[in-house]
Amino acid sequence: MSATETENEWVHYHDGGIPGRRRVLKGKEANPAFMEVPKIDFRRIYSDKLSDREELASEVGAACRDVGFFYAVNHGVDEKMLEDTLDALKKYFALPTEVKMETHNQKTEKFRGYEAFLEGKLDQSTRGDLKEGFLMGEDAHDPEQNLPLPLPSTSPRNQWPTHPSALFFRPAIYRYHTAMSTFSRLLLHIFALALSLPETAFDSITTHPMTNVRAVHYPPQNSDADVGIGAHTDFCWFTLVCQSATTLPALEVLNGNGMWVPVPCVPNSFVVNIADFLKVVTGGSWMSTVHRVRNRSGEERYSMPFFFSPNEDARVSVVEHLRKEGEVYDEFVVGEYFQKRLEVDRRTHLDPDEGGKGTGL
Ligand SMILES: O=C(O)CCC(=O)C(=O)O
Ligand SMILES: [Fe+2]
Repeated sequence: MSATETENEWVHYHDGGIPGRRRVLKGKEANPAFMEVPKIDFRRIYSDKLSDREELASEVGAACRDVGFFYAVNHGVDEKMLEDTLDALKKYFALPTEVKMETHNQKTEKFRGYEAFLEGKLDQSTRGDLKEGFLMGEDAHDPEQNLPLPLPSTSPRNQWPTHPSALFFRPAIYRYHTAMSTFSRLLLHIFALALSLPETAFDSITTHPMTNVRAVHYPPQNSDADVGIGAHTDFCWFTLVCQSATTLPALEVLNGNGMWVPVPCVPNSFVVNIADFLKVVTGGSWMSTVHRVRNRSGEERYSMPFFFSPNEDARVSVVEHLRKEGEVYDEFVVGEYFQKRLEVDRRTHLDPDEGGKGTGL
């Protein structure tokens, strides 16, 4: 058995930006629930044969319905580039605090830039998330993204370090961002097939998607009272996580019985998870699963989640054939949904009694 049972009767988390809880079910009370995250061979994503891609999609669809998480093994993204990016994270987070604080995320509307230790706090029972991070995202002002500037031009969203010792970081993050954006578009074709839609169903709403890379450093935690990132669901469409290897798994996902299932680093793989927005668009048939990070390995851990959502101005609703008869479904604008979620986070940031602070993207 690969899962560890929680000691408490209730597990607390953030779902949809709102505090939620789940009772731990044991023995006869327990329901059938996943005990590990499935590994799916992604070589078929590059196949010319539609039947190969459909076969992959049917495995992906099952994982999205039953677990909300899966490993994309043999993803085909340049391994050396991924290693180099993780090395760039190590080098960046080892810089003096003053250099990192130049881009403190509190200086921007969208929390882009550096997040210091304990500033995020998704779990109120802790002293804060034992992590530091750096967030960047879609921004037409960064020439690397090759996007037309919005008219009238809004101000830049990203902040990048300007100290000479930190200049290596921006190109390293952009190499990763570009590769992950390309992979995500292919993955969207598989998701479309998995939802019995034409492969290109989401292409027109993802011409200039909302994307974020969060580079994160989790130091080893000495106390079980600490958490690297408190239990939460993500609020984009889906997330890809590339993580450094540690002797003890640090990422954990919550199954239906309130048990934490470990998600160790598997070579040549990304961890993929469905987030709140795709759960909404699939009428709840795909799961946005609660997860957290605890780094009890005694080693430094680095990860770089890549968050993907459609175009900010796209209008979306629940996929037609997944609608229930008699229900009314609103169409909503992607950027507005995102902003609403950010506002929930901003409110909780200002009022810790509401359950947390920081962005659980
Ligand atoms: O570091 C990880 O493995 C996951 C981080 C995470 O869940 C997040 O940033 O939303
Ligand atoms: Fe997450």
